Amino acid sequence: MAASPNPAGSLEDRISKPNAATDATAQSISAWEADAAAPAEAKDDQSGAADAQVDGATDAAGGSALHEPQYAVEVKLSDLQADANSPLYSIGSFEELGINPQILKGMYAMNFKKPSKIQERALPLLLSSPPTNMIAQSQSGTGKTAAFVITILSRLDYTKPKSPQALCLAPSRELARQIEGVIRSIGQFVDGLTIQAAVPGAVERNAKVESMVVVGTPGTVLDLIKRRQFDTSEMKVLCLDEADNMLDQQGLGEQCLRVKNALRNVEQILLFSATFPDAVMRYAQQFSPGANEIRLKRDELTVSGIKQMYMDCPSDEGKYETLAQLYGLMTIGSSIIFVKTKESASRIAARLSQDGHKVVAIHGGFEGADRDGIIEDFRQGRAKVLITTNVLARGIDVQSVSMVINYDIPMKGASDSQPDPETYLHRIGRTGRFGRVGVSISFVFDRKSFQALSEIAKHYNIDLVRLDQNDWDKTEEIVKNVIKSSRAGTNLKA
Ligand SMILES: Nc1ncnc2c1ncn2[C@@H]1O[C@H](COP(=O)(O)OP(=O)(O)OP(=O)(O)O)[C@@H](O)[C@H]1O
Repeated sequence: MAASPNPAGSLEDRISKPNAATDATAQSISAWEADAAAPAEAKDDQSGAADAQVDGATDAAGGSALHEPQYAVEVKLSDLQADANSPLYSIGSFEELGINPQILKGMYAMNFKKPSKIQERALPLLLSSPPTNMIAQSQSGTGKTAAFVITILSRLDYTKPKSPQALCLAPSRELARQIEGVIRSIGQFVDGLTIQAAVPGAVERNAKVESMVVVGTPGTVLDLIKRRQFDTSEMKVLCLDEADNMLDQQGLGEQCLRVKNALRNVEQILLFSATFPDAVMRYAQQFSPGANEIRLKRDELTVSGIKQMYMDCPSDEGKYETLAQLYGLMTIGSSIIFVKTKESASRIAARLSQDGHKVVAIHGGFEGADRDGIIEDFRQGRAKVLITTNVLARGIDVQSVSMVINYDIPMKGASDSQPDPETYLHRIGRTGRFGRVGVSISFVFDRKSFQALSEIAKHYNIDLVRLDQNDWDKTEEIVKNVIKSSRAGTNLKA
């Protein structure tokens, strides 16, 4: 790959007064490479799961390994689950958690051998009697879904197959459908289980919702309740996945509250997310009163298997050129490109296609049925590069995703004035799932984008590796080394 000149000079040159986090990021390639060169045992608490994958062959610390980071070709899940610093760590087994044998059978069929930390900590509290509310936080890709799905399946009265008894809400139709799939998989040996989705277009007008478990998006569920298609009188469990987003977002929060108020007999309210900013947490505690809480500190939130990098692009337009140059690396595994608006998602997808690259796009402007088809193509590997907006930033679990690109740095607040660290974390969390490794590359091009990314790095106390626009060979090598081990990670060995 040819070197790309950066006529405007590096971003540091163009920013007169970089802040402290900027300085840290500028130096961090060597810091990261040194980390890759160190023996796994010597690493600090933050190193966790993925660093255990660093190849022992790099024990010539400080030698050529600095320039040639190497990775083990095989990720051993059992090693990760035995590492007390890993979010996948557990001491016990699923059997010891008192899970019903039919549910256990489904989990073993999914090749779940041992619980992750959140599963081991949350399940005894979730399954105890009488039912108690729960607010649970755990890093992206660490198995929160199974924790609430096992709870839901354990609470149902199987003599009432037509009575809706558990409702799970998610912020997007894709995530709701995904959760529905996980319930079907974990519940595949549970006799009499009935499940249905309540996303736009899934329930015909005038048809009744008559399944024990309902998974949906808040607007559709509220409509169904209002139109008396959905009887909630027997509803016992309410679960909000991506709860901080659901309770915080304008519109969604109001809808969730109205759904909750319609569930007169609910016994257990479960709120799950990788992030719970303080302001939302206070509201969450009112929404789920008296809840047991499992929380993380801010510097525990990032997953060490995700190698976080950034590229200093010459201009806003120059981001496209950089993206096109990265295309070859994107298709080694699967990749997701996050952009700010629906329009730019469509525009960039069209331009990449015109330039001969195969990409698909999903955003809120597409019809539901089209969205279902595209995400399925992406899950099955028929499409390897997906361009999307924040609509898919959360929850989507596609294990082959080895690269996430933040084409636009996530921003929030009136007129996008503030960096959005939570959305950043969820976006990059689409890779590095359950002990796998992956790469995130964030594009910056001006003072605002650079400072926003620097603030996000500071927020999580992380270093970002700078990839050099002017040295594509090196960039390619660094990224390939991670992705190669990520591909091995798609065949996790227990
Ligand atoms: N105990 C387990 N053993 C092996 N794999 C597991 C286990 N629990 C969950 N998984 C797998 O890990 C992946 C990530 O799980 P899940 O989607 O529940 O993550 P999450 O914590 O909800 O992440 P996010 O915050 O991004 O939504 C899934 O592919 C799931 O099948």
